[in-house]
Amino acid sequence: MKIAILGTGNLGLSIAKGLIVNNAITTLYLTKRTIASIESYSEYGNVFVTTDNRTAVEKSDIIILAIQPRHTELVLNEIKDMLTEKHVVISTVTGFKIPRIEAIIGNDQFIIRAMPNTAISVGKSMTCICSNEKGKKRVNVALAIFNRLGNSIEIPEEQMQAATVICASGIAFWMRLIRATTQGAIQLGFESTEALEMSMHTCLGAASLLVESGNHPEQEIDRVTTPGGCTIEGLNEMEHQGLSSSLIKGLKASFDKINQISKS
Ligand SMILES: NC(=O)C1=CN([C@@H]2O[C@H](COP(=O)(O)OP(=O)(O)OC[C@H]3O[C@@H](n4cnc5c(N)ncnc54)[C@H](O)[C@@H]3O)[C@@H](O)[C@H]2O)C=CC1
Ligand SMILES: O=C(O)[C@@H]1CCC=N1
Repeated sequence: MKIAILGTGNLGLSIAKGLIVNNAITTLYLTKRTIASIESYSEYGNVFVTTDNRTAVEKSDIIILAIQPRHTELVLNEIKDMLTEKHVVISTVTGFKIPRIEAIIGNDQFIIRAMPNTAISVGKSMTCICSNEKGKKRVNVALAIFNRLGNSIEIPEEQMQAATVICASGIAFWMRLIRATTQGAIQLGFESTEALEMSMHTCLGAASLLVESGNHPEQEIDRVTTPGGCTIEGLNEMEHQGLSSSLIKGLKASFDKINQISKS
């Protein structure tokens, strides 16, 4: 695949790493306004680093937009006359809806919106995608790309904001839970490196149990909670302190904020 990433910042670079590590490219163009910090990527075979978005589009078939929402109109205007039938435009820009993209580049383009997360750099992103009418014919191409870099599902565009909170912001939320567990483990006497290893691998194990068994979390909790034992004691105390409630309220606050940002 000939892929261009326009805007190689935090997310763009994570996608680039995932594509390179997973051997998912024929050529890869990476663009950024100032390229010093990503120049070393041109040492990989078939990876080209440039400030020139138009050349990147010309040389590629799949165009991944990973720029901030406030720069998106400018970049779409810059590249719109370069787009042909070979191109698929995949936008990861938060809150920049398909009708807004179509208003700039036209509705006769293959347009996909994708919401990956930074775990794409290690091939473990949960990515949600949707498309415009014409883009429906290229959804399978997008799913194929993102399935090589983790898991992906197609959802209606109306759910993209919620998916951003759960999957993209979700990385930060889970990191905080892992950090809190690490702090708890240190308080219980473990060295910080041991505490982190124990926390993250237990988290990975919990997620893997669900992925591989298809079970509901409560089924797995039932297997761990010995009646009158320490697990249910800890769980109930966490719930008395509002664990589930604070998580749900945080997700709702994040969702309200994303809706507010997308309106402005
Ligand atoms: N960071 C994350 O976990 C996620 C971010 N997103 C979305 O992805 C987009 C990018 O986010 P980040 O990577 O965090 O932002 P960032 O600010 O780290 O990266 C944006 C990059 O675009 C470059 N840029 C700006 N104007 C440009 C232009 N005219 N031509 C080429 N490059 C240009 C900047 O130099 C910067 O490196 C945002 O719209 C964000 O909402 C979506 C999912 C997850
Ligand atoms: O925090 C944000 O607004 C963006 C969207 C999801 C991840 N980063």
